[in-house]
Amino acid sequence: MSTLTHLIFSLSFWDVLILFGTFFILYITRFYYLYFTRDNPFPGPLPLPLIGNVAQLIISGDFNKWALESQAKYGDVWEVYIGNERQLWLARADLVENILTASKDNKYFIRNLPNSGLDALGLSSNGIVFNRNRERWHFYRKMFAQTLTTIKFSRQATEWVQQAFANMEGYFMELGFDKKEFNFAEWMPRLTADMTFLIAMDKHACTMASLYNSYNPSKPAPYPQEVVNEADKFITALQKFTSTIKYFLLTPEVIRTKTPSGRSQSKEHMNNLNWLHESVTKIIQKKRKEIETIDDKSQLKSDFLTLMITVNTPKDMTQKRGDGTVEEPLTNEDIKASLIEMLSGGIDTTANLICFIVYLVIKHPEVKARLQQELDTVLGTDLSRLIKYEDLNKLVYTDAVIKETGRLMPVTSINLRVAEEDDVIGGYPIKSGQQIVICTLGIQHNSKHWSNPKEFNPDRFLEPNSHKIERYSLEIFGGGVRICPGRQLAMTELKTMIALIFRKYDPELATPDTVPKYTYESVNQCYELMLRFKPRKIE
Ligand code: HEM
Repeated sequence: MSTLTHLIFSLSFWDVLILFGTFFILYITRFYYLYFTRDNPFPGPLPLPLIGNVAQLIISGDFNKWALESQAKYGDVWEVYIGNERQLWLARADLVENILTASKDNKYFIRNLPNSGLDALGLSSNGIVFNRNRERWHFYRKMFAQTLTTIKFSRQATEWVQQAFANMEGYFMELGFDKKEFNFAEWMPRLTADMTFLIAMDKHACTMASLYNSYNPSKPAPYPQEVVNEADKFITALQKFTSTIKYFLLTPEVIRTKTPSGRSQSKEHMNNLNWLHESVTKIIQKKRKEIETIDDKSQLKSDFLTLMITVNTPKDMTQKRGDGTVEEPLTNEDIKASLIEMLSGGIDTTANLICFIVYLVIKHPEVKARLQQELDTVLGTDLSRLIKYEDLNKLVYTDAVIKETGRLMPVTSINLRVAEEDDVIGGYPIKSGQQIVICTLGIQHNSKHWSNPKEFNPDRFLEPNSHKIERYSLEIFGGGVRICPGRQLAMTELKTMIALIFRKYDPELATPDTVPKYTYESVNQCYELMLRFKPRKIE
């Protein structure tokens, strides 16, 4: 037996306790010594060793409230520790200027610190959202934007939103939602999933059909059960992909790869991801074959997938961005990454924002009256007239309602960036590698930029007031080089949905004090909004 082993075995229970106690006290002393002598200290809640401020966040129980309370307590710049990671939170427009500049020299291109989980999922160098490689990101981003800004695509998208909405109206009528209250928030992600599937690949997601069937099993929707089941399986896999990202992003590598529970969870996530990838590849291959059979490109549909497959081929229908950087047709792998991001980025965001819009409009009858007046003027009172993409630009007040809802109740409360070089922000020195949290909610509620910030007032976005809006004070879609590339499509979808709802209906809250219930996941996820969907009486 070695001397060390001998020594260890000779220790009594009390010796071990004292030893651990001493290490513990030394660890804590060192932790707080380093904390109180850190470079560039900012105000913020006192962190605990190992977990940082996570406990305070969990105890507060409401992410948005916690963010706004922190801003009220510490000012527009504060620091938060998530585990050992020090984050700098910014909640004033001038402080995010360097970060959200659209300049190519932007020092804040990267979203988050290096992460082995995202590397394992291949997301650090593929697709758009988490890509850390500028060249690869630029490639995906360019193709994505080129497709989404094609006029033919926007026109087709406007039609598909109406098709999906008409489907939903049919279900509402069958279920008697004009007379009885129902959870609107349960239907919206299904409506946006159905329309996003049509827009993305001219395919029915059937998620509304499957919800309708659960209400009315004796008279199911007119889709074969296997089509509904297959669509359900796909959408479940897609939703699980979002939790896969969260799991891989937040779980330390050692737990993911070395513990039995971590290994089994990782395996389950990877199996789901592989299934999703195989299914998307099959969808792409099938679409390629369909496109081959059509010689005249004017006969092709302009869904996202068709546009991606035909880009840089003789059948290309996209608006060219002639910087000469991508001239080859896209591979299945490239298209797969983009299609999955289109499907996962566009469903929940739009669904949650439309819930908040409908709630705020119902709560403000004067806003509803002006909105309906604009819809009647621009679109006419003949409800059978289809809404055209060109109509949407004329809906100026509707546009202001969307912006004001996005300001007051943003879908994404925060946005992430990392400083790639040393910098100075608002006079504060920032070290390279610093994780920055842009507190969108705090900026959009900051009384330095907005008078009566808690008040819902779409007039802020109309002339002459709109001239006074400060740069970077509105970030519904983020900003700078990484601004949301789906924003134009999102606005097209939202305006069309608002027109479809308020032209024909006068939705009512279930009770006067009904409020939308939501929690902050990766977006503000609305899970309950109880409404009745009454037809509108047009005089
Ligand atoms: C109401 C709807 C939407 C909201 C509120 C929203 C919001 C956002 C925000 C805040 C960002 C971060 C931007 C930044 O870092 O500065 C973002 C990024 C992104 N969004 Fe959206 N979005 C919406 C709809 C969509 C749609 C419909 C799509 C797809 C068609 C989409 C695809 C993306 C992608 C791919 C990114 C990553 C951009 C990058 O890293 O370069 N989003 N979105």
